[in-house]
Amino acid sequence: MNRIDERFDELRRHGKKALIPFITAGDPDVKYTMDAVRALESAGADIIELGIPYSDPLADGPVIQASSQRSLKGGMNLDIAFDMVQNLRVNTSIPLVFLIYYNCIYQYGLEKFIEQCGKTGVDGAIVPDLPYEERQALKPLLDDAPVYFISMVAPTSAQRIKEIASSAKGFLYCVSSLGVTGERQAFDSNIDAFMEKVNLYSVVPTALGFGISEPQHMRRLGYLADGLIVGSALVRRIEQKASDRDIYEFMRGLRMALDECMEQTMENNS
Ligand SMILES: O=P(O)(O)OC[C@@H](O)[C@@H](O)c1c[nH]c2ccccc12
Repeated sequence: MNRIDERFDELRRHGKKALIPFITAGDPDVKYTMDAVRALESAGADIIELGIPYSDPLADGPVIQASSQRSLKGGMNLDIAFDMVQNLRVNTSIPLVFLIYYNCIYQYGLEKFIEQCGKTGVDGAIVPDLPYEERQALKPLLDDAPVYFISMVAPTSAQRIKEIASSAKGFLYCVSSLGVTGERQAFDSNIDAFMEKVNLYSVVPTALGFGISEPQHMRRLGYLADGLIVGSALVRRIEQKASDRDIYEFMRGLRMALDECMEQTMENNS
């Protein structure tokens, strides 16, 4: 069984939601990332997204773009990222998901990429520039892979939501709002209706991302999905040279807000 499925099963049994932080692998270096993964895990993260830096990251806002640049400058590449995962796997079984642009996979070779994910312990891959339609051509390879290729839906996906959601694996990445990644103050009120639709059709747990950055957002959005994703808010702290302790504290604050919001929902329902 994939570690992602195991984790969501466990969360469901405990009535909890997944907290999914994103960091760029190798920003500013591999050692920092490895320490950050441990800090995030001990603060209560459930799944960790590791960004593979790319020179032309079209879906990324300025904060994550800058972090990609720092990581590339440090010499990060896919081989080093796989080595890093192999080293992390010596003492953690937290689900790890790569956020990777298709061009990087293409250059590396899709079959080799899948094989290395299986060997080193990468449980999922989010490929923001691989549209659902194009994935169909790769289906035979992706379907048998030990690594889940995570599907994404956005409020614009309208008629496609049903199709995408009903064939997803691991979890379904729900994009809260259009545009690029980055911290936000407020969320569109349509988000409730969007998530209602997604939850209706999804055969796997849903995770909501884009703009989520504060404890208050955990409370506002926690009940809409099975998990929440936080990227730029964390990456900005890393840019400001956050210590392990800072990373731990920030994640802990989000964890507590998310758990509180679930306890309240459960009390209201009982
Ligand atoms: O940074 P935000 O707004 O918190 O959004 C999450 C996001 O960073 C992460 O999942 C991500 C990083 N790069 C991406 C590219 C496309 C989709 C998603 C991502």
